[in-house]
Amino acid sequence: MSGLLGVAVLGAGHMGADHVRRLDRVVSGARVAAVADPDPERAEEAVGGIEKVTVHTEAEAALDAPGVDAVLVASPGEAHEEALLAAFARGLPVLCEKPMVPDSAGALRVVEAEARLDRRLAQIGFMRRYDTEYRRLKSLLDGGRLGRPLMLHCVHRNVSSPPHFTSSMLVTSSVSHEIDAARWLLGQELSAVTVLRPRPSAGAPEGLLDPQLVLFETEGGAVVDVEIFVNCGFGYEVRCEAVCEAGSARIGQAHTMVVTSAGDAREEVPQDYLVRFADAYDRQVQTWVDATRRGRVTGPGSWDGYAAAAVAEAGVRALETGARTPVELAPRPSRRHP
Ligand SMILES: NC(=O)c1ccc[n+]([C@@H]2O[C@H](COP(=O)([O-])OP(=O)(O)OC[C@H]3O[C@@H](n4cnc5c(N)ncnc54)[C@H](O)[C@@H]3O)[C@@H](O)[C@H]2O)c1
Ligand SMILES: O[C@H]1[C@H](O)[C@@H](O)[C@H](O)[C@@H](O)[C@H]1O
Repeated sequence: MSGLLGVAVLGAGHMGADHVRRLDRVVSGARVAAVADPDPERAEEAVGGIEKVTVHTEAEAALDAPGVDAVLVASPGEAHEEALLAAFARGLPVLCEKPMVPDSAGALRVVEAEARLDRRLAQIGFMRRYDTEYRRLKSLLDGGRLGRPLMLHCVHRNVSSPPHFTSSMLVTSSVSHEIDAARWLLGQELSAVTVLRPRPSAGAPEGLLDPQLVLFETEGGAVVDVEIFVNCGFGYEVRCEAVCEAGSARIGQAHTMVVTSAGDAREEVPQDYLVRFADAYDRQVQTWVDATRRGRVTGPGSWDGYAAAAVAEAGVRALETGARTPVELAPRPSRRHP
């Protein structure tokens, strides 16, 4: 493709508005061609003064708008299946925010629909794969210098959760990042989940089981523990320590300047993901735009989205029952046209 990639952005909320800004001002090779949100004011606000962008209240109208070559889906998870299938029907490449589709049956329908096409079209927004620290950890583990990984200890804290957040969403929305990161870092599927429920924090909304401790077993015998705490009140913290046979490696400790003065050392703590993962979102979207312009998809795909949904679904059952819950993955459909 010689011209700019025209992107339709579906959903103009927190993430969608940030992706519109990124496509317009940060990323090269792309332009925002259309924005859709059922709330037209939100869509207009996200577009701001950007020229030649059409605004729609229906997602499909944005896909059919002039100059649209690709789609970025940033609507709520429940709307993703319809958006992905509509993009596939038009042969449009898609970058879809996580979770790809929150329930595994819907996620599998997306995998199967894509397998019936003549090429890959979907990339899923697991942006940690584009974070510098996660990439360094991945290279270290792949290089084998530390021996086989035995455990991952993960911490995932948000200052506060949005009003619609449920106890299940700690697993399906928040821990979906660790599910994908663990599969990617270890190169193994997750085979069972157990969820422990500590006493809920007084800082959490009434009835929300927050925090939770989620334990995954992998098919290769490693164990991954994730502390998820979405109303910690003090900062956005994401850490991961890999413990291997011949050493350990830790990421997520410090991202900003540390100021030492008068016998005290201080470091700023990011307050949300848009700050902590700013570079990762930029790299993710730039990589997607570059690959899409060459007619390729290189990032995490629909199978990764499905696997994350299936593992998260087992996690929700484990949360509800208190029991260790095996993960069952459907057979991976083969592509009709390789
Ligand atoms: N990668 C990350 O770190 C990250 C961070 C935050 C959110 N997300 C994901 O991004 C998505 C959006 O989250 P958010 O925080 O921006 O939510 P949000 O509620 O702020 O925004 C969602 C927007 O989508 C609109 N919308 C609803 N149905 C729609 C439809 N059918 N078509 C188009 N727009 C529709 C809503 O009106 C709203 O403006 C979710 O899937 C969420 O999990 C990812
Ligand atoms: O949708 C958001 C997003 O995925 C963030 O990266 C995560 O930290 C939050 O817990 C989740 O609610």
